[in-house]
Amino acid sequence: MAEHLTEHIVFNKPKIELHVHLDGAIRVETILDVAERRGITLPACTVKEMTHICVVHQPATLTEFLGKFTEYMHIIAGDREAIKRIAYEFVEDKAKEGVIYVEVRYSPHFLANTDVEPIPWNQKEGDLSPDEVVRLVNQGLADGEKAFNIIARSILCCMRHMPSWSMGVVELCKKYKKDGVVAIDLAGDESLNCEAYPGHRMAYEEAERCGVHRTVHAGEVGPASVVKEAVEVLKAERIGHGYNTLEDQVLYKQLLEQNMHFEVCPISSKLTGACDPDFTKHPVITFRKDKANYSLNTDDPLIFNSTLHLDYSTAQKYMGFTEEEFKRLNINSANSSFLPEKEKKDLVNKLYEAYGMVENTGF
Ligand SMILES: O=c1[nH]cnc2c1ncn2[C@H]1C[C@H](O)[C@@H](CO)O1
Repeated sequence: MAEHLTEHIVFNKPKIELHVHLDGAIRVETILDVAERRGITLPACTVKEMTHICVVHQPATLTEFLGKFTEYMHIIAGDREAIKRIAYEFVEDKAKEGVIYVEVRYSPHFLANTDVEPIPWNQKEGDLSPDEVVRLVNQGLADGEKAFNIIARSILCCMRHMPSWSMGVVELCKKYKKDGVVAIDLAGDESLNCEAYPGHRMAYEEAERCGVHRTVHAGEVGPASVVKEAVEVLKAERIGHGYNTLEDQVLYKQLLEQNMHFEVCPISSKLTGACDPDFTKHPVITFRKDKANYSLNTDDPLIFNSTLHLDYSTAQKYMGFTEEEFKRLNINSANSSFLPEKEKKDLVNKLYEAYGMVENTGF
């Protein structure tokens, strides 16, 4: 996209990222490598050609955007080495962007080829279960943490169109709570299935009962009622995107009072058609003016051909964001992370120190 050419680093300080999909953040080189090793033919053989295939170039719809995953997920899914590798490389890429704490999300079922019904991406049945996928990602993230000196935690996604997977997802969240899995999410096509099915509701009830943190994609392209349901029924503690909350001012004011965290993804919101392509009209400008609690995130940097720097420079260039606001939103992000309290406090203090601020004299 054009902005890429003028991208520069506008906030070269430690950052927090809370909303990024592992399977939307894979290196194109890795897709090509793995395809070659596995003997899978791709419609492209250079990074440039493959990038062109994977990327959304013009504002599209969420449904069209989600279709991009079918271009490459069959390459990575079902392959132990590839799954560990994408997790490790993800941590390296985030460290290079100056991220010191990241929560990365994915659907374990989408990367498996057994114990999952239906088996995704037209794979043949194999022997890689969603449970083992989580262990492999955990291993890749842990190796990356050691190598690149950042903290990486994970969030497991339920998918809107697959309520039958959701109880399995929450069980994995419980099982791997001590192993870096910090929360459950509900992702997928909100424009097709906006009401949470019983399968999702039961999984979120179980999550709440067991102290598993909860975030939900809501109000990205769906109406404010999806956000309301996420908060009131699914007991979401954070909202993925949440732009359309602004359509219901009563709800919005209530969420401002509750200090609800919105995981905002500027570049994503343009290319999925969630928001007006004119960034000067973006909902995060209202969030900022109202001193709402939100983060800035990439969402799916592979498919948007973007970096976290691009989201920040876009916020600065078109939305009037300042260095002070970048600091404020990162401190809010750290405070809204799903880390245990003590670790969260340490993270917040790290930011205060890096930003040359004394705690509590801030905003
Ligand atoms: O922006 C998004 N909205 C809804 N679902 C999404 C978005 N980005 C990625 N996903 C889906 C596709 C991925 O395969 C899945 C798990 O990461 O989550």
